[in-house]
Amino acid sequence: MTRPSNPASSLPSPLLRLGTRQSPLAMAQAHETRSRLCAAHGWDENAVELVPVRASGDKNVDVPLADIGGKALWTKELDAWLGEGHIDLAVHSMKDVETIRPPQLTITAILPRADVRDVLIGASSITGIPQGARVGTSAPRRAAQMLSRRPDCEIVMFRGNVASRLAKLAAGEADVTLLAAAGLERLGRTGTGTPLEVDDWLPAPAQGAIGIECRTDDAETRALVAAIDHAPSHAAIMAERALLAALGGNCHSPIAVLSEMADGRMTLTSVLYSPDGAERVQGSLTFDIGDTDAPARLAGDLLQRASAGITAYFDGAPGAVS
Ligand SMILES: NCc1[nH]cc(CCC(=O)O)c1CC(=O)O
Repeated sequence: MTRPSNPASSLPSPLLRLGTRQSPLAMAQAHETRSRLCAAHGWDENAVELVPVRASGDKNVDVPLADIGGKALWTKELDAWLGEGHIDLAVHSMKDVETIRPPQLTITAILPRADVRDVLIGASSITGIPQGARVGTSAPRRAAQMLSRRPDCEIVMFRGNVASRLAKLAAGEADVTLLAAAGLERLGRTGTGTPLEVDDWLPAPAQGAIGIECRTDDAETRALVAAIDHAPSHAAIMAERALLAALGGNCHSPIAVLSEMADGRMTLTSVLYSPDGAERVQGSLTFDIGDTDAPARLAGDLLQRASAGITAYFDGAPGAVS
């Protein structure tokens, strides 16, 4: 086995230190990233050391994410470890990564995107959910989507990792819940629940995508990590994130979006909601891959047509609460 030397590290082995959160889902994503890196470069697995970093978002699971500091809770510690050189790369669920990143860090690779769909657990369809059922979720998007379709339902707080949410459901704390198919798949729970088709129920921005971040000035690691980038997934994730950024969306913002490719062109389809699901605005735009202004044009169109009950939750809108 030949390994390029790593002058950044005093140790000859491992070659790269991969930082990850400690949840079972994050660890599964870290293992997938390590496997892909080692396969791409012909390394054995010892070349990449997994470094679990405890995220503050994992410490307090009883209050909504938006109330305790938002998505930064998932990335703050990893950002610091990466910025300070304790790790060489950080692996993220791109859905949990804020649109504004520290300039000294660069999203270097996006792995092939997994199943983008949400899965409904506890009922076989949205219309099949019993009248007045309790829906366990803390995601503003999932709550708004459900209330938009089923205003009779009651939303109950459901944070925690995938296994603990399934345990809460099994314990009767809610009648149904929604989880990402990608997360269930990565945890070996394929077959749990009913996937909701995207023409009926759009996912969150960047759902199902694993991203790898490096220090911007670490050209050597960036080149190694770039080898496992999946260009179509990368383009899709960047378009969805660009839309979210142009909307001024954050973790309070009920937004669903999906990017799809057909005939060499990209289509972004998005729905914005008021938190109670009573108001919604939908739009879609088809554009050439190189047209990096297109997501902002769609954002402008959506915000212009959105009611005040929606725009209050998007900082890109005039009069938004922030
Ligand atoms: N917010 C938690 C989170 N972040 C990423 C995933 C799933 C995996 C993914 O979408 O990449 C999940 C769990 C869920 O929403 O069910």
